[in-house]
Amino acid sequence: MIIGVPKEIKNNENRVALTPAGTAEMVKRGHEVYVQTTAGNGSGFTDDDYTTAGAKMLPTIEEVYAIAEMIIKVKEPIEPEYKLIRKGQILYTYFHFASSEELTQAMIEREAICLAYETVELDDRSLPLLIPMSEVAGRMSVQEGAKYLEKTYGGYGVLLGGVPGVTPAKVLIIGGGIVGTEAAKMAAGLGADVTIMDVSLKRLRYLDDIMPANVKTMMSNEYNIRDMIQTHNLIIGAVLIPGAKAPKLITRDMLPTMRPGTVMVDVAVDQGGCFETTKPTTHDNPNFVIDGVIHYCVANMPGAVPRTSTLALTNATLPNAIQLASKGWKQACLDNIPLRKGLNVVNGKIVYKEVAEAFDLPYVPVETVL
Ligand SMILES: NC(=O)C1=CN([C@@H]2O[C@H](COP(=O)(O)OP(=O)(O)OC[C@H]3O[C@@H](n4cnc5c(N)ncnc54)[C@H](O)[C@@H]3O)[C@@H](O)[C@H]2O)C=CC1
Ligand SMILES: CC(=O)C(=O)O
Ligand SMILES: [Mg+2]
Repeated sequence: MIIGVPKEIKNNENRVALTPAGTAEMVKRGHEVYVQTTAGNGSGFTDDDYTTAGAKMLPTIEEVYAIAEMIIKVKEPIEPEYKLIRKGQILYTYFHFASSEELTQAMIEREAICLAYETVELDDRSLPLLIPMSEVAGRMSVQEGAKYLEKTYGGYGVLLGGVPGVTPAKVLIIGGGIVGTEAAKMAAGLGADVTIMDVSLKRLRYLDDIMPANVKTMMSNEYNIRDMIQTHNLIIGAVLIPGAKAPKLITRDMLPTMRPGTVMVDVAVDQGGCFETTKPTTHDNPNFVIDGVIHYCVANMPGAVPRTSTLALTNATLPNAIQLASKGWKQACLDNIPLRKGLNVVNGKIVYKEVAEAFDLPYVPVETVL
């Protein structure tokens, strides 16, 4: 198969979807790999690294899209890329469709085969292609939160761990999955007083068992959230209902009850965000303030640490990419049920129920397109 790897064009997105090592694996199996010039630079890979591994370099994004049967990307296509996508072309990348009707409509119109990393799902309901980036974003959410708690950034002016004689800062994490767990480990390691909320009692029981003593657990419900946000300095939004729009757990009316200088990091922003006041931001301009509450809502947090993130992401995405290239998307998705769950929009039809529901659009079961 002919594989294309474009350079990411989202703001400050320095990850790349295929490494030189991945290129060599593809070429070894007889596939042709075309990489856009400098696509790997932000992650520490030169054009020479790619050509040595067997790739051919193309100078423009237009040429990469024009030649490729399968595009391997990191972030969802954005407006300038829509017109480059061809009918029947495979797009293997993050999409987060439920947060963007515009993107959903564009992919329906282009009649592409959209395989979304974030909905590939194993039998145990884990999301193997989201996990590595959730690990990065969860860990980063605490370092970003700590930074914005500094007075210079408008924060409340507390050090997460406190010091002897001064109590630590309070961190509330809503959602105890991958992002929430990694955030809790980081915040706890810095000495903060941490509470994790989730709706799954089973998950809270597990977290209670494995977390250090400065991490407590609490059932997530509106009453508890309203109570806790009044006293917590850093609030991290980390909920997910796979494929669906995130529920709004902190609403506009709750903000005046919080202390000025409280920091809210909405990691769930890529699924629409779990705070009502969330708006997607970029690494260039990551935060905004409402009622004295600092919001950080960057939808591609891992893009800021591209070396770590590219290696972590491609460790997870490469095996499926090889199957897609070697078998074609239909056979690969017939043979591999977890990968099949990644199909969201195929030949102009929405085949992932939660995406159709998010916009009240027609849904067809994935089996009908295979
Ligand atoms: N902004 C960014 O750069 C990145 C964002 N993400 C996003 O972070 C979000 C979380 O991802 P993961 O941790 O991997 O998901 P996960 O599936 O591992 O965990 C989500 C958790 O939320 C819980 N939950 C669901 N509804 C809840 C509610 N009402 N209250 C409290 N908890 C609730 C679930 O029980 C589950 O434990 C996703 O939207 C993901 O796309 C992930 C990586 C990077
Ligand atoms: C998961 C995701 O949205 C990201 O890594 O940017
Ligand atoms: Mg994202």
